[in-house]
Amino acid sequence: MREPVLRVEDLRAEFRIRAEWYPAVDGVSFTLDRNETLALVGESGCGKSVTALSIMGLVPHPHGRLTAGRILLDGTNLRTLDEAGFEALRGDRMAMIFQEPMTSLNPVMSIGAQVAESLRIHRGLSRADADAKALAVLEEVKIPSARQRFHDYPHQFSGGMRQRVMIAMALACEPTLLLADEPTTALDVTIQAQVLGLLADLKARHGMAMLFITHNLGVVAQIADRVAVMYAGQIVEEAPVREIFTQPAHPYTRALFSAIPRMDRAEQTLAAIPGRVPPLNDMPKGCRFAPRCPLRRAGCETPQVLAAAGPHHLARCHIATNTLAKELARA
Ligand SMILES: Nc1ncnc2c1ncn2[C@@H]1O[C@H](COP(=O)(O)OP(=O)(O)OP(=O)(O)O)[C@@H](O)[C@H]1O
Repeated sequence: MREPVLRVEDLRAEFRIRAEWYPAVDGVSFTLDRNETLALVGESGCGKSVTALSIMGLVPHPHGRLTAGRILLDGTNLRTLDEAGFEALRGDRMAMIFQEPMTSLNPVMSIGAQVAESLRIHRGLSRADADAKALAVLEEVKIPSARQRFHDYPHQFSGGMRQRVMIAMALACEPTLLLADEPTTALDVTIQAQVLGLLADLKARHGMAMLFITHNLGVVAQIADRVAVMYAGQIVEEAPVREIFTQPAHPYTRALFSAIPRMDRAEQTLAAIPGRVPPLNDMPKGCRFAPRCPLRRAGCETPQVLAAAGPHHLARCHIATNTLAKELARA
């Protein structure tokens, strides 16, 4: 069998709160194949962004650190890299896009020069060749009149167009892995749909693997092949996208996905669940969702493991994965 593009095994990322270290990502494992999109969903503070930042080597020092696990990108264990090693990979074999494009764009550099810069650094292209390729990439992400606008600055573009420029920068060197952290959240629904369509198209054309963090169920439905649901630093469920919508196994997923369907799917966000995500320094000893779980019962006071809830389906809940699954389905 072919090795996946990305294999994350038992990842643990911690932050220091006063003198103590606490895990924000605690034993996270998943794989991503070529031309596959895994959506990472969950409430705010569950560890989605820290998972992506860990892969990119961007967990902030000195109060953040990785303490366990392996992150294999095309077989290279990223945990063995120093900062120079990460700098060589970022923007080349892996790239990340964010909700706010200005976090990636330089306000005092023309958009053409920014896209070309990455090609000169990572591909060693001459200025002329880099400019030509940069223009082709800006056209590929459908910047209208890209040639005329090549020397324009980011502030001269709309939010949606800036997002496209950021995508162009991320994709210039044709990375095998794209990490996307809520890249369409700030856009209006029509522009969001266009950017998602563009990302899906580019992914298929370049065979990229994509990790897509979102709060939006419409976005999940539109872009994901598989979905991993995070809660309190752990993956609590993972399944093909269809099964997450039709047969969610974990009570947390069931609660999150219980928003009433609306005509305008792009507006659907995760449902609000009573109670709060536990803070890093006060995690429940057993199932981390138990204090908020309507189905809590004997057995929930012990730590839960990810177990099969179907052929390609994992859930971290003894109720969902044992003989009571049928009862859960009826609840
Ligand atoms: N730089 C940091 N210093 C200390 N704690 C942090 C830092 N970054 C994240 N955390 C903590 O790590 C946990 C996971 O945060 P993370 O940003 O990954 O959540 P998230 O699921 O991406 O949330 P959101 O959807 O709001 O982006 C949270 O408890 C958060 O407070």
